[in-house]
Amino acid sequence: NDEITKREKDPNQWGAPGGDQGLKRHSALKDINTKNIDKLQMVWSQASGTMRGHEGQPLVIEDVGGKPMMFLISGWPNIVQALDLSDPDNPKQVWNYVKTSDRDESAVPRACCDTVNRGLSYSGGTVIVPTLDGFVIALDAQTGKEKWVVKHAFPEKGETQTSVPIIAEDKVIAAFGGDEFAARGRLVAYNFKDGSVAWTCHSTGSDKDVCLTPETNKANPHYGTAGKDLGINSYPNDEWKRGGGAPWAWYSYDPELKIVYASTGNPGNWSPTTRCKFDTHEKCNEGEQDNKWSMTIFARKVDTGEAVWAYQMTPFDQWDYDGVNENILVDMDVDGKKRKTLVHFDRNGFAYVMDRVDGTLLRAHKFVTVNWAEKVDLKTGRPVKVKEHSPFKIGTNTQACPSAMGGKDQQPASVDPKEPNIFYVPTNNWCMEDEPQERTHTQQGTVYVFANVYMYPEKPGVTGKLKKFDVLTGKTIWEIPDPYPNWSGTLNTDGGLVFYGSLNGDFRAVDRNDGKVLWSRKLASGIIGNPITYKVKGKQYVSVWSGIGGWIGLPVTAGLDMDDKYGAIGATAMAKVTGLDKIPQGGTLYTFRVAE
Ligand SMILES: O=C(O)c1cc(C(=O)O)c2c(n1)C(=O)C(=O)c1cc(C(=O)O)[nH]c1-2
Repeated sequence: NDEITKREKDPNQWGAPGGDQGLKRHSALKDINTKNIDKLQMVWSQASGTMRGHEGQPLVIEDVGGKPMMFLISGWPNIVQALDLSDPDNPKQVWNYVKTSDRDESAVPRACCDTVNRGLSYSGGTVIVPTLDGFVIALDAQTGKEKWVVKHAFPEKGETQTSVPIIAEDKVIAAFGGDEFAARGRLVAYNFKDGSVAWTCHSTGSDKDVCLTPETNKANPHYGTAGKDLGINSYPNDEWKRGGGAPWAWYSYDPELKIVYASTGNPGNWSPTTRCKFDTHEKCNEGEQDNKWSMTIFARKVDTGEAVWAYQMTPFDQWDYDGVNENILVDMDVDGKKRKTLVHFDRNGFAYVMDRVDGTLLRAHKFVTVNWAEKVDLKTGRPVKVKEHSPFKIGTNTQACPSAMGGKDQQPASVDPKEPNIFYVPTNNWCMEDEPQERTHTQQGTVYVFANVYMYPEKPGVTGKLKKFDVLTGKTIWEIPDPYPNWSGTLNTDGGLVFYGSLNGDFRAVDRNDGKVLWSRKLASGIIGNPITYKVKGKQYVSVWSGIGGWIGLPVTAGLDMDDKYGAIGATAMAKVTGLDKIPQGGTLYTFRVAE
């Protein structure tokens, strides 16, 4: 881990998926800045070799066998490329890799939200590769040859892998998605050297399965209805076995505390009454039927997986507000006390600030329009739900904001550690009508949703915003409205800039201070990737994927019927509103620098 920590202090490299292990997506480079941004131009591009959505980001490592290298991965079938950056304006492909043996095409229709991939990890001459059909693979960074291969997720059980594993100490931490396919989520640590399993911690099940100990319960200030085996008892019957909670998005690591932070998704199917033994919204929300530990941030010891604390954002989920968004680790003063904090912009529309050492909840401000809850009670840690906006009864249509895709989905925010309470946040501004349906089966690996959801813009013409947001005060400092939801992550730099992309393909650089768009270039396809920056041979570069897709892009990538109001968990309705279906597909990585 020392090697990774050292690399993240070197702004010339982009050594981990989020830039650093705390996922700050900040760069100290300032060769590209507010003064010369108008001279930024494209210098090279590389096709990914695939069509559908391109999320995540490449890695740039300064010294791989004496050469500066970039590593990139496409969506399914997950083509990995290694580029030699020795001539940084004209990189050369050194190797490419795609796993062809034992490939499981049945993963494709089981990826709820497109066949995306969020990147690679690197340490000590090894590249860690995740595939949609559930492999975790260690490749030799110089040759692209396999060092070890493990089968990690099983599509026949509804498990598909879109997330990027991280390397923490001598472990590779990985998980998968599948909450819409009756999967049971888990986080697994593999030994970096040989891929053997070090520990497995489930999101549901007995305390032993979840790696919760009596100490965790005692230590946790917001444990809620503390009790034994809530990962079983807070579901009716054996629903916990299909209880979802898959940690399918991002993982962060604090090398000083030696704690991994990973949070979990929705509790399986979207028809709430099937997940509660009582028959009223009120009774189901008294705490006994929280569907633990879905929608939960876990702080786990890297050595054993043991939970140091756990905090559930949305007990007894009624909206599909997966709790998986990135947990950003940054230190700040809160009410006069210096804290090691964790900041989490949840799908449910609240921005949580927690003490990452002990799980104390410090703030929970709304960062988009939220009507499903009045507030989060900072003492109990529980949201105060509004019944009128909480879908419950089968066949009854209920309005709620934000929509199922959340005030923000998996696309990551960024922060400059010098201004640790100020975040650059891509948001979605949608509401929904949600009508729970009868549950007709309990088969893992088969669509397991049972709700009709129709999402619509909160305000006509504005469905996405980039926000500069203060998590301590809950104030928006500036915002840039967009006709499209923001599905790309953000990068902020000491050049005074924020980079992000729009769904119709505009790649933008914004003045961090006042939110003015200083520069914009039209790329080939919509942008859902996360910009990175690096420096080779004295020149700073910025790279980003273009390639429309993700959940928002399904009408394009999966060719869904645009007139079907309730097609593929509601995605068709939004495309119809915004005209996204006009945007062409195709994965290309673009790289820019300032012209001389
Ligand atoms: O619950 C799950 O298992 C799961 C998995 C994924 C995924 O793996 O991409 C998404 C979601 N849920 C989801 O709810 C969601 O909004 C979503 C958006 C995206 C995307 O990449 O655009 N993936 C996913």
